[in-house]
Amino acid sequence: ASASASASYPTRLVSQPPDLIKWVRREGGLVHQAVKIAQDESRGLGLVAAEEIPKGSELIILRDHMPLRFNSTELEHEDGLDSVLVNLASQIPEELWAMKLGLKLLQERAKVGSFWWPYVSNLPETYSVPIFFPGEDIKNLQYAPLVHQINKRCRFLLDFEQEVKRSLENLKLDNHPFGGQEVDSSSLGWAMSAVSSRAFRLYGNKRTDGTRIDIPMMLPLIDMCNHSFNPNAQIVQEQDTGNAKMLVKVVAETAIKPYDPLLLSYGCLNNDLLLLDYGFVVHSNPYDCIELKYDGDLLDAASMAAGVSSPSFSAPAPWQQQILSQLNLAGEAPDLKVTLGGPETVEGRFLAALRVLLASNAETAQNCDLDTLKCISSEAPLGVANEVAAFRTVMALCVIALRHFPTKIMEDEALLKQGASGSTELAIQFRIQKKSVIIDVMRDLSKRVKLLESKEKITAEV
Ligand SMILES: C[S@@+](CC[C@H](N)C(=O)[O-])C[C@H]1O[C@@H](n2cnc3c(N)ncnc32)[C@H](O)[C@@H]1O
Repeated sequence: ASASASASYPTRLVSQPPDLIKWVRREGGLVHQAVKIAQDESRGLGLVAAEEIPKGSELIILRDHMPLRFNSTELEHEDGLDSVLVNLASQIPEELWAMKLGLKLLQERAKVGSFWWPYVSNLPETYSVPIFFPGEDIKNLQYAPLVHQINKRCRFLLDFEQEVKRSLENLKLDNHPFGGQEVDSSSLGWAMSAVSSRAFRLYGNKRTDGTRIDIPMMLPLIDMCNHSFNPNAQIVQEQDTGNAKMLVKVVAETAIKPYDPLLLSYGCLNNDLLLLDYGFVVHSNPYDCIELKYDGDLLDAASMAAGVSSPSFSAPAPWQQQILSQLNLAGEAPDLKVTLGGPETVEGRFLAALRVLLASNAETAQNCDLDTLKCISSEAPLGVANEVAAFRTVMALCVIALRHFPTKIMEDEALLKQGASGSTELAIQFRIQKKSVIIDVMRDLSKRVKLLESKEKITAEV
């Protein structure tokens, strides 16, 4: 279930980089004697256990000065060199936070004698994220929401390149944040991908009220751990009792056998985010889902195809409209993006809307609380016929969504067998997974419909 695909063996920034484990130890950190860096079949480099490691063991400890972070408040008080960086960072939208830390990474990459050079030089030289895909392979993804995100990032990089060039022109070498090196959209893309695929969001400094600020950091050596949804290691943050500074640790969550890889969970991420930020997709990813637009006409068509007579999606009654507004599917600034798949199977808001719009009895629907309506495991809250109609409508919608893909899974698999490489393979794997999500939703709902119908038959017979 955890099989995944990514470009396998990226070379590192320099061919013989310094020993990262030695560097961590020299800087006062800890690396368990059994932890080694090794090539991991399809995941690039990774950490492995050279011998049995008991559960609870500390595998890596980094001291406070070792993570690479973008600390603008510290930088602002420094010299003009960093004020250029702070100014550039302020122009990066929050959602592209990886670019902000990426600027700091580019600075360290260019700096002669950088403290982080042993770390930076061990980074991959290339990344398999889709901003680097040829146009043909972006099309090969066959999935508009992801293509939209990729285009947004590419457009940002091209615009930001101009912004960076403008701020650097006429700067003296002493004030140049990148040591006089040229920075273009491809080096910016390298830095953004290095960060998005390796940074972890951890607690940073404390606010005045004592709460901690959540900030992204690059964690040398720890970021050699590959991902699994069933990890055997975990990151914990602790205060160093000696000087009250933060320690970042990796601890074994289970007993680890010799030759097992050390795996962390990067989070409950769908394949869109895994591909966009990390450059890989996970097969049968339990968090993968497909995004649809809530659209009354389309839903009418789907429910009629499912055998529902005169559905009211495109012309809801005022009481239905009111519930749609509560679900933020109508009103002034509605969020019309709904998802199928993932742990919920049908997004709660969407399921509630289907149940309400297909309800025959206004009073029952209005008296049912929203949480019950949103939950797939609340048993037919508006009656069996309503539940079956809602599920059948989603199944018909799934058929429509599947037809939108230009190829079928069998054709995709045949293409993979012929031997697609690199980005083409990733794009095909991605779209196979999206179609599989839809098929899994249909299977799940079809089982639920059968169960409901059989229960109703039994009740009728009794
Ligand atoms: C934090 S780094 C881990 C170390 C990395 N493998 C390296 O060679 O430096 C994250 C990257 O490792 C690869 N990776 C991690 N987990 C993976 C997985 N489950 N399947 C495929 N690739 C994975 C991806 O290229 C991802 O961008």
